[in-house]
Amino acid sequence: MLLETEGLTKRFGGITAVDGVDFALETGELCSIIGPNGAGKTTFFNLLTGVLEPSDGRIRFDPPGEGDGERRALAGGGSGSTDSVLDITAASPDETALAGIHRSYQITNLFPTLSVLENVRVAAQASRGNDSWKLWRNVADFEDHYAEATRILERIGLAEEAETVTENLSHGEKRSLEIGVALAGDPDLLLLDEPTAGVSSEGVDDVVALIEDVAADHSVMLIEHNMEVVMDISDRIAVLHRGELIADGPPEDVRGDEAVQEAYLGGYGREGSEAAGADSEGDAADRDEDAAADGGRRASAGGESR
Ligand SMILES: Nc1ncnc2c1ncn2[C@@H]1O[C@H](COP(=O)(O)OP(=O)(O)OP(=O)(O)O)[C@@H](O)[C@H]1O
Repeated sequence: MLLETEGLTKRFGGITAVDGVDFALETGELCSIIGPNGAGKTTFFNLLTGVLEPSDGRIRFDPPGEGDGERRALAGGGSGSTDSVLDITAASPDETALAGIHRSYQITNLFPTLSVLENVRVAAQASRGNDSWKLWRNVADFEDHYAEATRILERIGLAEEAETVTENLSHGEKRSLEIGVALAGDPDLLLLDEPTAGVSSEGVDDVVALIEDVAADHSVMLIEHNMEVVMDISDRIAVLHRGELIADGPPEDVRGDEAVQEAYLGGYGREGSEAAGADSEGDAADRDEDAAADGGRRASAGGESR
């Protein structure tokens, strides 16, 4: 077990956005979180990364690797921890990042006027703990971060754009760079919040290929509305509906689950039926590169809207 939640709950006034979720992720899994708009997916990610504090329940994280003592200490792994397992229920975003959980955001979260390389280098520097912020310049560290950033740009297919000012990238390239920035934190668990949102159909293929590549050596949780993508690349799918986990299993089981069909898929993947609830190729092709994340993506998922 890499990550586990027990009775995880978040209430906003009268709304229970995440409602008693028991969830576990094994190391190496790629698990997609799906559900209608407002189901609680982003809130779930916000709880796992310390952006929000739960109203109830617990979150435990057990990063692999024996050499993570410093990381654990930095992450404040003392309180409530047993053995190597960290209790990150009340951890801050910095602490969850130091523990090894990194994320990309639904809305681009890059420094637009910095170069592509600088965005990744700064993230690599920031993730190495307090030493990175010493007042004297450590040339060796700088070179390490630079080399690391260069390696990551190669991996995400943006090496040729290293010196490009980030705001000049295409929308799809920005989404890939977001994943690169998250990788610079050397994560054990990567949370990706709608990485294909607003990306053109050709761009989607590149982002999906990158997710698959990254998932080969990381554990990944993915919020995604494009059902073609979800069914294709997930080891497992967890379905949230009104904050509750209504299904959790391999894609073929989830696709056939009556409650999931009712709440979200609206006929998607049923034998003899067209993709009523999911993105079809045609819809995806119609999307403009810079379409605001909303339009096409929201239309791609069945179920209710807010
Ligand atoms: N900070 C907040 N304050 C009040 N209510 C919130 C807050 N954040 C989320 N909510 C509410 O919690 C519920 C779950 O929202 P959340 O954004 O987690 O859903 P989601 O599944 O990620 O939706 P989407 O697919 O549209 O991104 C919604 O009813 C939302 O309005």
